[in-house]
Amino acid sequence: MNSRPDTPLLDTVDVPADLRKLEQGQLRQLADELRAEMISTVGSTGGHLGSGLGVVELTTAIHYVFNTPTDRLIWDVGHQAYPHKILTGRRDRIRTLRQGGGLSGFTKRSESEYDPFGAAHSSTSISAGLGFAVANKLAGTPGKAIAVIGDGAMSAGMAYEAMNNAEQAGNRLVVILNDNDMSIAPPVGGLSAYLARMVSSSEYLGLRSLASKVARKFSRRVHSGLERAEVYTRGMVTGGTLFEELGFYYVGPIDGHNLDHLIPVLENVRDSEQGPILIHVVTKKGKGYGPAEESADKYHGVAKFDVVSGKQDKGPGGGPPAYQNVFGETLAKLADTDPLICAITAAMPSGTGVDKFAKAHPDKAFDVGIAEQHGVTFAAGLAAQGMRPFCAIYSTFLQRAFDQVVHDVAIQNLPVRFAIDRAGLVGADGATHAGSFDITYLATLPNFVVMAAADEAELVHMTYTAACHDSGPIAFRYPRGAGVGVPMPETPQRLEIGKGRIVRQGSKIALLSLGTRLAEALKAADQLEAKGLSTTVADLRFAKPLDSEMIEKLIRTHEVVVTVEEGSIGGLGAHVLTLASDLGLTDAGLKIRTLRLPDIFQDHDAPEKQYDEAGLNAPNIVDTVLKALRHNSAGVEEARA
Ligand SMILES: Cc1ncc(C[n+]2csc(CCOP(=O)(O)OP(=O)(O)O)c2C)c(N)n1
Ligand SMILES: CC(=O)[C@@H](O)[C@H](O)COP(=O)(O)O
Ligand SMILES: [Mg+2]
Repeated sequence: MNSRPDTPLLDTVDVPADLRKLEQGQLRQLADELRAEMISTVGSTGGHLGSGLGVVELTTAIHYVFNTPTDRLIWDVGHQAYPHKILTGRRDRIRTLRQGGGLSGFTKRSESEYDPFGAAHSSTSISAGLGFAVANKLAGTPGKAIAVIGDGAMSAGMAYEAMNNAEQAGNRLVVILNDNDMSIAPPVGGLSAYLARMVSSSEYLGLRSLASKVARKFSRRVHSGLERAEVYTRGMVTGGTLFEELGFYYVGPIDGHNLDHLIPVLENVRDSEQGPILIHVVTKKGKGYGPAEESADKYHGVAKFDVVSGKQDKGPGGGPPAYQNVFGETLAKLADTDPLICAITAAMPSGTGVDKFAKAHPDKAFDVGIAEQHGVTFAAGLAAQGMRPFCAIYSTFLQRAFDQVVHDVAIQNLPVRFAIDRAGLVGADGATHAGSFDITYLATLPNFVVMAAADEAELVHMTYTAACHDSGPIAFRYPRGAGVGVPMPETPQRLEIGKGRIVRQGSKIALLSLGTRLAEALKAADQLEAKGLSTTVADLRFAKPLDSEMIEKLIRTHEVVVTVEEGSIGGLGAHVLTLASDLGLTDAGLKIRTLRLPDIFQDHDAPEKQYDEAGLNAPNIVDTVLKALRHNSAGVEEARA
């Protein structure tokens, strides 16, 4: 159990207005206490640590200088916003982070007026900030927009689309590029190299020259604090940065942990009559917590941990393998004998298991950065040129590349393989990260094959099946976390496209499962059997093409049919219903029910609780069957005996 740190100064700050009453000289102590509070909090809750630690000073300085919430502070992704939450009236609930009913791990409009824009997917902050800035400008109301975006998030096209369009905001828009030279993994690509060059080639300016440069830049007298600050601002001298070419006034790079640098620069930017301005701030991910600073991932996302040792509570270990690793290792093995296989990740090498593949086949693994759209079209190009690309992207992040999936892959019928991780509900990351929609948005596309793995052995077979499938696009989905502990196959099996399997044969009730709820369907079958209701359980494996032969037979030979899937309305259930009606099977009082995710955005909670809330569990499957049986042929529920 971690002890709580002493935080006498932080205890006097509930909201930013309290912070602004402090002397600037007190802010160092405040930031230290804020950091200690954050470490102790995440030690007891788990969550995103490294990014927040890196912006403790920046958060303090922004709230000190700007008039939040009138000035709109928008955190990109929002995973670094824990210090912000502590300073904006949420400290009393901070230890509920990411737990059911507790604070979100990201910014959320419904949570606080200090969160003007919700996030969790990256690279939206500049566009949203521009929206706030322009709206205020048009209305003549006070308030700037401050978008804080990381170097990783800055790799996504959306950030450039927004910057390209930002001139209209004038001095209402401030972008702070928080450059810690890290994404979740080390950042990749030309932009990252460019930023690194800017930082490494920068130098301290003399105080006098800094002051005059800033004065010239913003056409006004600089604040006296700046005259005292030693800020390295090569960009101010030379101009010509990428950001300046896009229409921004560039300020930086600035040491993002030095409050004496940050505050005067922010004050000048706040009071500038020119804009939009981009401040390039250099920080360290994990700053101020040894175990985080020293770890390769800077403690980006952690389990609960012991603050003294930094040791995370990752459970006993030795259980079934994580799906992502099953995928990565299987693909690596397949690529040993197939030189055409390659893998693409969009900044999630370890999350998707592509790191395992990359270890074995470094020249065939591509981390494109946070750039899902590019990643998909890149894969389409590879496929068009004869490669066998596997695009390994979380379900939720693939949403961003939907048009690329349709236009670049499906319409051209290119054999891109989509390994869709984090399918279904994901727990603590909540609604923004839930993989709810992929069955729905993929199974409607002509040419696509869509599979869902019921367990880790099935994932091996589906990875292999996808590798063999050269005739068009194919996707397979699997959830976050560990498998169910089934024996792993010696040799992967090539599944027949569009064919499901009967896992348990019965005669009265048919449960048609897609994905890992199969275990709940089997439990439900046991319970139904105990009530004398003989139950068939099918693992459909394919949402598209459906095993229409098997489904028709099951419908014709069973009294009640229930579909079960870890996806939204419009997925498997809708396709089975359409098939049934196409075949005329719905004309004669068919008792068919579809269990799927509810038509709401479910908040964060433990995954099993989320599934209970969704009714995707054995008790609700049983209940659904019993209710269906009580319906008469006119669809009216018969009175209970
Ligand atoms: C569209 C999208 N793709 C991937 C992610 C997963 N993700 C969350 S944070 C992160 C790294 C962000 O790096 P950066 O912006 O530099 O922030 P840092 O963690 O370094 O503070 C990634 C890849 C995401 N949230 N959104
Ligand atoms: C902030 C973000 O988008 C990621 O850090 C995400 O939380 C990772 O999720 P997993 O833990 O499922 O990889
Ligand atoms: Mg970063």
